Parts: sequence; C-alpha cells; structure tokens
Amino acid sequence: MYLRRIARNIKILTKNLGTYSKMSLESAKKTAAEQAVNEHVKDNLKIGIGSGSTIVYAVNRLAERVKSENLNVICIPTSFQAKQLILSKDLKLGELETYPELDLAIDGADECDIDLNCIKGGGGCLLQEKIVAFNAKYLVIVADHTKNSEFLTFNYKKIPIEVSPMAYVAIKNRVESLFGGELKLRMALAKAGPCVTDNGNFILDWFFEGSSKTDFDGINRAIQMIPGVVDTGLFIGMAKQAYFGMPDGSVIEKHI
Ligand SMILES: O=C[C@H](O)[C@H](O)[C@H](O)COP(=O)(O)O
Repeated sequence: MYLRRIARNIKILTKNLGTYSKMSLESAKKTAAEQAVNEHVKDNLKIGIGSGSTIVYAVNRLAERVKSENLNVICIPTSFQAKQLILSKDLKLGELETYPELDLAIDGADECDIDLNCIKGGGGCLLQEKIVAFNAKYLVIVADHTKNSEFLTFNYKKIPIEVSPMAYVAIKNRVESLFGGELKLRMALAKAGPCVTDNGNFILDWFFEGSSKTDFDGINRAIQMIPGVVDTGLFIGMAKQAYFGMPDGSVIEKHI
C-alpha cells in the first residue's frame, strides 16, 4: 500500500515535471520570437515568414505591432502553415513573384551551430523556407535554447532532405553509400503512407552523426547535385542573427 502510494506520487511528479519543461520551452520560444520582432521589424518592410511552432509567437507579436503602430509590412509565407498564420492575423499577404526582394526573413530552426548554420525541415518545411531566406537581405532565427548547439547533429540527429517521389530509393542508397548513416522515408501521422510536402515531394530523414570537423557545406553541395534531390534542410551560411530563449526568461543573441 505504502509503496504503491510512493509509486503514484513519483508518477504525478514526473508528469508535472514534463508539463513544466514543455511550458518553459514554449515560453523560451515566445521570448526569443518577440525580441526578434521587436528589434527587427520597422515600417515598410517586406518580411519572409518561416514555419514551425516558434514562428507562431513571432507572427503574434508582429500582428500586435502592426496594429498598435500602424505599420505597413508585407508578409511572404514559406509554407501553407505560414500563409494561414498571416491570414488569420489579418496581416498583408504577399508572394515572392510580386516581391522577389525581401528585407528580412524570420524563421525557426531544429538546430543552429556556432556559425549560425542550421538544420531545418523537422516540420516538413524547408524548400520554400530556403528560397525565401535566400531572397531576403537578413535571415533571423528564433528558437528555444535546446536548438543552440556547437555543431550540426550535436543534438538533432537527422537532416531532412526533400526529394522527388520517384527518386527516393535511389537517393537513399546514394547518400548512404557516399556518406554513411541511414535515410528513412518520413511517414505521415494521420494518413497511411509518406509525408507529402507543400510542394508535392517526399522527405527523407538522414540519420547521421557529424562532428565539429564535418564539412556540412561540402556534404550539402554534394547532396544537392544528386538528381531528384529538391533541397536539403542544411541552411549553410544563410542566417545572420539568432535569438535563443533561455529557461530563466533571458534571450541569448548571436550575430555573424
Ligand atoms: O519544417 C519546419 C521548419 O523548418 C521549422 O522552422 C523548424 O522545424 C523549427 O520548428 P520549431 O519552431 O517548431 O522548432
């Protein structure tokens, strides 16, 4: 009886700790995203809007500032999710076709190294994010502290690669024989079969462990050369600044 009660209390404690750490991660994302929007958004900007859970806080803050300061900003989405966010907040929606030169892009990351190289695509969005970031003068990353790492794959052990569906087996075999690791076709969660991106492609998650010496730039270029590869989640040399929300409520900023 006594032991059973202890076991129950331990279970409750573990559950509460889990909820607490999830809450603190969410507040870390929020503080980082809000600070980035406070420091970078000005009147008359064309802004690329990234995808994921952290960008939601950035868009919320952006909408507040647009309303309270009567700012004129055009938002260019990087995914279906980003477009829905922009529309739901009554922000001005633009597209790259009409606004091919952007002032700023704000986006999340799955991991970000000391030089601000990133792994992205954990949520299945990378191609439009990379196109939008490339055409923005300044890419700012917003994330919680768990994404701030020494080198890529230090914490986040997979690199998403968007591929043409017909080529996924050939690409999997080629990357494994060139660089090792294992590529797995990402499966959908509430649908039978593979996860299909906003662009109608598949995602191969490359489980690969690099080190501080790994040439991710070279690897990225080599993979991009394989026919059927649409793009990789390696964002090398693209971000100029990153904001990481810390557990104590502070924000660490990194510049290039
Ligand atoms: O595919 C998703 C995007 O690349 C996200 O920006 C990335 O996964 C980070 O997302 P989150 O802000 O949810 O950690």
